[in-house]
Amino acid sequence: MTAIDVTGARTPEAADMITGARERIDALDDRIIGLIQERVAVSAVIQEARITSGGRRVNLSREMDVLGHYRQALGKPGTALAMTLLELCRGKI
Ligand SMILES: O=C(O)C(=O)C[C@]1(C(=O)O)C=C[C@@H](O)C=C1
Repeated sequence: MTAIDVTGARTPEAADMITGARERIDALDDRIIGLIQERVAVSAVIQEARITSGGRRVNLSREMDVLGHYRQALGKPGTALAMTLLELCRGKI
């Protein structure tokens, strides 16, 4: 397949531009995934400390703050993103 086929562009110039931008997106996605893995690890430390102290894994009032933070920054889809992040960090509830 040519670059034009793979990108869906109709000119070589547009295909080159899209190929370069996709490389940047792939690099950004790698960084985002790394940050998510870091968030999962930090969240696990918090949950472990709370459970060891006799508390519960989940803290709903804090989760409301996290959801509000993402919604404020990203709008309604931000809430869905935050819910997915919370599920990654503490499992399904
Ligand atoms: O901040 C906490 O108390 C956490 O446990 C972290 C975290 C999170 O990943 O943001 C995870 C589980 C809790 O229900 C609330 C928030």
